[in-house]
Amino acid sequence: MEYVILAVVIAVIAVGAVAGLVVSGRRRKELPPKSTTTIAPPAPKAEAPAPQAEEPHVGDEAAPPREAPAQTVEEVELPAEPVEVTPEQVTEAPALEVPEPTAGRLVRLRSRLSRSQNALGKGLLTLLSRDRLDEDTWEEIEDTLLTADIGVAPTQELVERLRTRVKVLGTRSPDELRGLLRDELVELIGADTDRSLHTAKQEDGRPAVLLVVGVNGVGKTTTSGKLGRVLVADGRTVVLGAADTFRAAAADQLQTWGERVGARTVRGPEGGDPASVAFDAVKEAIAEGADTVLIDTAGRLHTKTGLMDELGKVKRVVEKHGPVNEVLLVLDATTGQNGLVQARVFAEVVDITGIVLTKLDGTAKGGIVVAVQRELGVPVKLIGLGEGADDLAPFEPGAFVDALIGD
Ligand SMILES: Nc1nc2c(ncn2[C@@H]2O[C@H](COP(=O)(O)OP(=O)(O)OP(=O)(O)O)[C@@H](O)[C@H]2O)c(=O)[nH]1
Repeated sequence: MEYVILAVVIAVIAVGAVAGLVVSGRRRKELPPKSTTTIAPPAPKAEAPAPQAEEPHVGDEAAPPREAPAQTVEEVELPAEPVEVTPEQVTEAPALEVPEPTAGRLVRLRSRLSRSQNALGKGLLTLLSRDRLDEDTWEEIEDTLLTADIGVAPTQELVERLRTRVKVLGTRSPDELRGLLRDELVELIGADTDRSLHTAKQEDGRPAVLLVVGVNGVGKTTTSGKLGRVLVADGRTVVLGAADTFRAAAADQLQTWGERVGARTVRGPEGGDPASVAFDAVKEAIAEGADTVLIDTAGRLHTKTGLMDELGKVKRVVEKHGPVNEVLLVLDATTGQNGLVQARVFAEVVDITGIVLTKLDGTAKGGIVVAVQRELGVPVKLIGLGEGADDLAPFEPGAFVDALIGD
């Protein structure tokens, strides 16, 4: 009997222990998985409803452990605040810029010029103010002019005329000397030369066509963009032609310039035929009734024949629509004599009607204005005086010389 009682007690204890184990196991399963993550980024909104997770069944394995290391609060990136976009914002075009008027730009920008140039003006005036204007002094005057890249023949002419006038005048007050020097420099640059740009619609209603040519890196695309602004400032409607298909970014650059002032850019595929882009630009400008079409060309100077082929073709193809009104050669003033060599090559390929001298803000060799005009027999029509959008000015000899020697 004692054995029976003992067996019953052992059985009751065993049943109790098994029941306790089962309950605690269930409780453990109900606890959330242990993790240090306290903030989780919200799941992105899915378009289709997420499939329903299946109810766990008794005996199912617990979820496998996460492989990604747990993140702390600092590591978890909070979702960005949602930005509300109104329908007006979506359709609103960027505000157009109003370029500065072109008249008087050179006067406004003269400090850029005198900053780098007035060594020339000051140097000359100091020399001319010496008590005795002997041979050595005149030689020094000549050297100063040559250093500014005016060129040998124009320098000799200028010195000769100055010598004669100083001799005739007799007295030499600083004001008189300054006046003489100003007159002679303006005369040398060409006070009466026609520097106007032909940008108005032609008599038959077709747009004026301007080709911008020059070696890569001289500031050709920038100049085309700035010139587009000059034309818009002068009240023209403008179409830009991105015929520099050689450098991929050039067309984007030009388009950005155009968009800022509301001028459309006609472009072609990268590496495409520049002549075909130029042709399309003129065609579209005619269709739109634009006043002016401005074509930025690629000017690779690998070989003269290559350049001749490319530019010659662009010009010929464009002329199927009618005559080209301006061919503007862009030259970098900081390259000095090298610019003259380029000018010579381009002049042999196309009939240049005007020169744009860029980067005059970064050189003391402003005399290149004189040299390049002499070389080509073509006037400087515009000068670049900085990287700003309106830092391209119509060239005026009087204001230019005043900036050189101070007034
Ligand atoms: N300081 C100064 N920089 C200028 C002037 N004009 C152009 N630049 C700069 O010259 C650099 C070259 O200009 P781009 O217009 O790209 O030259 P590009 O001749 O078109 O060159 P490609 O497109 O390669 O043919 C740019 O950094 C311009 O901002 C200027 O008058 N003054």
